[in-house]
This record gives sequence, C-alpha cells and structure tokens, in this order.
Amino acid sequence: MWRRRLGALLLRSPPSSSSTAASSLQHRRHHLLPTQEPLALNRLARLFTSQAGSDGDGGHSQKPFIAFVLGGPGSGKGTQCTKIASDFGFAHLSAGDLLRHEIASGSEKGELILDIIKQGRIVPSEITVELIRKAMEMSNANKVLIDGFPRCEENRVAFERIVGTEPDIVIFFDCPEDEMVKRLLGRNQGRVDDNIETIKKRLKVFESLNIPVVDYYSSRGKVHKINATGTADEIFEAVRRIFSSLRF
Ligand SMILES: Nc1ncnc2c1ncn2[C@@H]1O[C@H](COP(=O)(O)OP(=O)(O)OP(=O)(O)O)[C@@H](O)[C@H]1O
Ligand SMILES: Nc1ccn([C@@H]2O[C@H](COP(=O)(O)O)[C@@H](O)[C@H]2O)c(=O)n1
Ligand SMILES: [Mg+2]
Repeated sequence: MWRRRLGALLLRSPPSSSSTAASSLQHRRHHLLPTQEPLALNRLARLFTSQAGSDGDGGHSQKPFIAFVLGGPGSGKGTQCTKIASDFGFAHLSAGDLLRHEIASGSEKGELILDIIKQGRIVPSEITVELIRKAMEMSNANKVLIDGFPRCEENRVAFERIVGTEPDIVIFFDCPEDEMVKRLLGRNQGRVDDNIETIKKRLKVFESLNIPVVDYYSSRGKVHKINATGTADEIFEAVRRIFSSLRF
C-alpha cells in the first residue's frame, strides 16, 4: 500500500513542466500533511519507495518492517521493546515517550498533551501520528517497533492515512489487571499517570478502545499474543521465538 501510494506518485512519468513527480508527490502529500516541509517529503519518498535503492544516500531503500507493540498499561511493552531492539536490531519508538518529549519541549501542544495524559485519555491522533512519522523518518531504520500505538481505532486509521502503510505484525502482551496495577504502582519513574486514579482510567480506556484495535488486527491474522506474566526474561523467551521466526 505504501509502495503503491508513494511509488506510483514518484514514478509517474513523464513529468509535465508544471508538475514534476516530486512536486506532484508534494502536492498530494500536502493535503495529508499540511505542515510538512518539502525537503522532508523528498526524503520520506526516497526512504519508502521500492525503487529508491539507487538513491545513493546510504539510507535503506524499502518500506521498513513495522511491528506495533500493544498491551495494557504496565504489561511490559517498554521493557520487552528494549530487549527486542537490542537483540534484533529494531529501532524502538514509544508513542508515550514521544508525547512526553513533546511535553518536555515546553510547546503549546505539550500543555494539551500533559493534560490528556494526566486524565489517562488518548491524545488526538494527528499529533501522535505526526510525532511517530517524524521519528521514523529521523531513525532511517529498516525495522521499527512502535510501542503503545495504536491505542484506538482513530489512531489506527490516522496512521494508515498519514504514514500510508499497515504494520507487518502486532505483538500483544496479555497481562492480568492486578499484575499491571502492581507493576505501575511500583514503577517509580515519576510519571504523572502512575497513580491509582489515572491507572483506573487507563485500564478502562485500554478495554474500551485498545482491545478493539487488537481484535481488528487479529481478524487480519497479524497478532502474536504473548502471556505477559512471569519474569521479564521468561516473557522475552516467548518474544524471541516469534522474532526469530520472522523474515525481515
Ligand atoms: N515481567 C515483569 N515482571 C515484573 N515487573 C515487570 C515485568 N516487566 C516489566 N516490569 C516492570 O513493570 C513496570 C512497567 O513496565 P513497562 O514500563 O515495561 O510497561 P509498559 O507496558 O511500557 O507500561 P506503560 O503502558 O505504562 O508505558 C516497570 O517498572 C518494569 O520494570
Ligand atoms: N498512542 C498513544 C500512546 C500514548 N498516549 C498517551 O500517553 C499515555 C502514556 O502512554 P504509555 O504508552 O507510555 O503508557 C497514555 O495513557 C495516553 O494518555 C496516547 O494518547 N496515544
Ligand atoms: Mg511504556
């Protein structure tokens, strides 16, 4: 889908005098991403077009392999992603970390994000997807873990529309609620949402909005469900089996 969209636009020929392939891509993408800069557009197009191997800039030439990593709050997504990144060479992009980074930047958007995170609600998808898209572009990685995303149908649809592709696989960490609560209350990293009131809200949001997304990807045969109880190392053994069997 990614290739179809971007590739068709890039490789369309011959370009008319008023509309080169690159400018028609920019024009088309302009409707999707009104704030995007042309330079970034060109690079994105090179990164994710199957014909881009000849671009000579040392970047990867194909759409990256994308794994969405889902699970309830405290199920161990971040812990396991760190291990996957280290053992299998993935870039680890955490949606929550990107949002927290935006808060730390002191931007106006950051104030809105902080307010939403404190309430355990979901940040508007356009904001989160744009942060992920930029991080993917910056990382230039050919294997990417997207941790804690998509959290709802709106997230999922926005990613497909803005980034223009679907994940290759979805990892789902299945953990009982009482274990998740225990882990979150013991995390001790100073997160504004690691308090029992916000945790209860996050659990509700997880059940009502995130589980339907997992069900959607299950129906498309993309979900690998992992029992997230036991030690982090035990869980990683199950994770390792999945990633070792993948071809990317
Ligand atoms: N298997 C495990 N057993 C016990 N504690 C764990 C396990 N895995 C992770 N933890 C701890 O639980 C806490 C939550 O883990 P982690 O941050 O990886 O979860 P998460 O799914 O990313 O949570 P969130 O959605 O809130 O970001 C951390 O303090 C982590 O060290
Ligand atoms: N796709 C997402 C991801 C996260 N959020 C908000 O950030 C909070 C923390 O996320 P973690 O993945 O670090 O647990 C989460 O509770 C949401 O408020 C989001 O809106 N959209
Ligand atoms: Mg996390």
